[in-house]
Amino acid sequence: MAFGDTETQPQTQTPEVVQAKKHDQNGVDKVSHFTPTICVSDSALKFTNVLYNLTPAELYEHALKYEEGSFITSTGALATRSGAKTGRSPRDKRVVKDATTQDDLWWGKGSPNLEMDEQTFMINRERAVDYLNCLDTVFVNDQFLNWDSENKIKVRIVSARAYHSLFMHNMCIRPTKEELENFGTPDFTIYNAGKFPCNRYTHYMTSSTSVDLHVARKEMVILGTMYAGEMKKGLFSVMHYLMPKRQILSLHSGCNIGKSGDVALFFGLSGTGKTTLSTDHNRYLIGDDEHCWSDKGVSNIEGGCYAKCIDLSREKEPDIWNAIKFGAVLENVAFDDHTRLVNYADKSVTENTRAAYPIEFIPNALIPCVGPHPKNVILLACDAFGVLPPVSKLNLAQTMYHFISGYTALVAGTEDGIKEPTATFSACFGAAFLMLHPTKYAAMLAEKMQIHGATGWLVNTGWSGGSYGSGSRIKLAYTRKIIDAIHSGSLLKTEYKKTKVFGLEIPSEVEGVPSEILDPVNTWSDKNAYNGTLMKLAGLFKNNFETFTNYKIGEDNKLTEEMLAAGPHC
Ligand SMILES: Nc1ncnc2c1ncn2[C@@H]1O[C@H](COP(=O)(O)OP(=O)(O)OP(=O)(O)O)[C@@H](O)[C@H]1O
Ligand SMILES: O=C([O-])CC(=O)C(=O)O
Ligand SMILES: [Ca+2]
Ligand SMILES: [Mn+2]
Repeated sequence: MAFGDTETQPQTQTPEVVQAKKHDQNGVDKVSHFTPTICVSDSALKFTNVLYNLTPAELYEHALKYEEGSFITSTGALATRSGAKTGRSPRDKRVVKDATTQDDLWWGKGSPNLEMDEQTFMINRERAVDYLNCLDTVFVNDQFLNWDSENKIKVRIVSARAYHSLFMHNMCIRPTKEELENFGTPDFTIYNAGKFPCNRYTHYMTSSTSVDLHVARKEMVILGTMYAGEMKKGLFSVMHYLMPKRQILSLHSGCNIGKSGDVALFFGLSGTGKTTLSTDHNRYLIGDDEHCWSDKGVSNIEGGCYAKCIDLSREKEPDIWNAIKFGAVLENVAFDDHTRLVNYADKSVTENTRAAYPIEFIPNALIPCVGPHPKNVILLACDAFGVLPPVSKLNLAQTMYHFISGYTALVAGTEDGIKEPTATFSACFGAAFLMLHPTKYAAMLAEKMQIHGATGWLVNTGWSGGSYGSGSRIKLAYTRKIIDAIHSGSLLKTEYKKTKVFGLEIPSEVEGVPSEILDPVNTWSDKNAYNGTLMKLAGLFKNNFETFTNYKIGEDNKLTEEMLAAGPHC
């Protein structure tokens, strides 16, 4: 059978579909049949076996047999390689500009949505579909997004690799047998051709990678990258379009809930601690990366977690460590040839090593992954300049200022000697996934925080005692104590003082954290260097915010004015 009717929406056809190869006692291939409704194309070159919603065990067998670089690690995870691309390719992400999207979407400066036309999309789509049709087998996953049962989205992922199928099996919500039988037509489909490139001579293409979204067709095409995060984050972009249309806010955040029912959101750019800090032994995990906030409360979009593994330690992150077992996908890690023990310190393939596992691999995950309205909204920044306080309490205007700024400063590779931290500003802590203008999401967040009385916090999970090179990263144990004090409410009761340039309210004490580190100035031996670095960072914030000064948030101008005043003064 084949995919991808280029003219029409999916038709009802009942081609023979091979669900999985089974072996009888004599080792002879037996085939089981299943017939999902999948469209047929004129571009079909031959019939392809569709491996439909295989189980992890079946996908392991496939990966180990046919996919180079696949191994079982000592704890039973499937180690895989994503090839040349070990991270997302944001400069290759395109969205079709048409009647549906031209007025609705965020285009132009700062927007992640590079435009393409319908014709080019169809060329890339045909290319992906033709490639998939040429393979002996393709994988199809039919799954769900969003634990909010009224706003569930049905997704279909067509891919070339067992690795991709297992990744999505883990990351999306897994249907029950009955749900799968009644799945019907998907709301959104991804055609992932993996390593097969786009043609650089095709209009709009600037490399051999292209990740293309067509909102009206409800389709995404991936060419020239095997990095599995493109599928996860591609669907997240789709949710950033669909959910706001239903007055639901989509969030690049982790989320957990305490025993007394208090919900916390953790916003932050990649590597700032969403997964690490939302995975908390004392609380129930709702999700680590993508959520919705509706009139009913919060819901996780996904069915799994995607944790960074670089320098992962059993002692500091036991729950994540233990989740890396049979069924988990481990990307681009190095391991011993014989013992298959993973060396998490090894960056030889990439610094962005990852584990993808179903959320129920975390023992205190809350299933279904939904909760009431958040009480705390925690903005995480990994400040490699070392001048932001480890924790500050924010008023609503400051929360909006920092949410729209979306600051972090990580240090990339450490191999080529000490490098200057580079500031990254990414609106709503996830500009790469936004479909509408950032102020739309910010206005929704402000309204929800106001209605439900949530408190905003800024937590620096980055450097203390100096910038990268002289200071060091704040101990995870201290950050956890800070987060504990936010959850328990004890941090609301302590005394605060206001910092000069950023006007941040910093507490005088936090249980379990040395008080002198709470004001970063105390931790720098060179006070001039501290002041200089602080002013430098303030300048970067101001520059970045200039593009947003002309936008209004909410109905009246009050919050906009307060927000503009809530940034650094220098
Ligand atoms: N003080 C700290 N607070 C939080 N994380 C820390 C701290 N010190 C070191 N780390 C490390 O920083 C990394 C945080 O990565 P994490 O996976 O939580 O990022 P993330 O925000 O979920 O990013 P992404 O959106 O890319 O998944 C982990 O490797 C963690 O061990
Ligand atoms: O999308 C990815 O590849 C990883 C991730 O969570 C992020 O970058 O926010
Ligand atoms: Ca994460
Ligand atoms: Mn993320």
